[in-house]
Amino acid sequence: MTLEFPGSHRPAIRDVSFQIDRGTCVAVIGPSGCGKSTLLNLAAGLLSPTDGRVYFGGEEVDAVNSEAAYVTQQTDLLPWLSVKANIGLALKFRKVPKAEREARIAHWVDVVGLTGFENHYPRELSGGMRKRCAIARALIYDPSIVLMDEPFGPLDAITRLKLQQELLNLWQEQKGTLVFVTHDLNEALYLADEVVVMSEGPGTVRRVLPVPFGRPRTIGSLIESHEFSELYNDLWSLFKSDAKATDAAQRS
Ligand SMILES: Nc1ncnc2c1ncn2[C@@H]1O[C@H](COP(=O)(O)OP(=O)(O)OP(=O)(O)O)[C@@H](O)[C@H]1O
Repeated sequence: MTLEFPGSHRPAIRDVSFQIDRGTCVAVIGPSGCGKSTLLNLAAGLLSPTDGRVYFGGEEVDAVNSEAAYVTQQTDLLPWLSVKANIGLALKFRKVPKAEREARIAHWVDVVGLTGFENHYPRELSGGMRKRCAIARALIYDPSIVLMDEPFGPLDAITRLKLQQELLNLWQEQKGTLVFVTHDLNEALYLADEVVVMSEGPGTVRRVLPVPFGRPRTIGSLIESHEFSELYNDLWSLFKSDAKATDAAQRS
């Protein structure tokens, strides 16, 4: 499929075609502006392709995809709602009875380590806590697919590693379908079953790289393995060649 924004002189993504199997975890990586968020917006049904189609479970996505939970870059917690109200929002919309709602919220508050902060407001949380709250809010209603745009983008290295491991554990328990965008090659390899590597904009798919590490995974032991550094180098060389091609095109 191809998508060109109105008034733009070139497509944001061009002839992109790939399939994601149910129950897999897929990372999308590529240079800034290559169309990664656009891909998530297409999967969420917030954008429509100019040419081609998006399918979800065999059905064409032609409106907001209510099966998909979307954790955007901005986190988008509602500032006037407490942590527990933010986390329970989707259950309220779905008219889940209050007692069940409360029980599920308590479970998720515990899972993402926000016990004691249930009645706090987003402005009273750290960046990492806000991300955890957004992740709980996305996962609480058992969505068929979770889309995450740079889930840990602005966080410091330690919090990031911790949350990556937490997300890995959660996903290993839930076995849902997870698609996330990242700039971080390590993050892609820690978490994903497949890495979709996009080229410089207009974005096309350069390669879909399988990640052969078994599960359950722990980040610590992955980093130390020889296979990990080999795969990291493969991924890095794809980026290096893309950067060289761009430099050459800009010079000519
Ligand atoms: N609403 C919009 N209107 C016009 N152009 C847009 C719009 N949204 C994105 N674009 C353009 O589409 C291209 C892809 O944008 P997108 O945000 O998908 O890239 P990205 O790979 O997610 O970037 P980053 O890694 O920097 O977040 C960019 O050239 C961007 O300027």
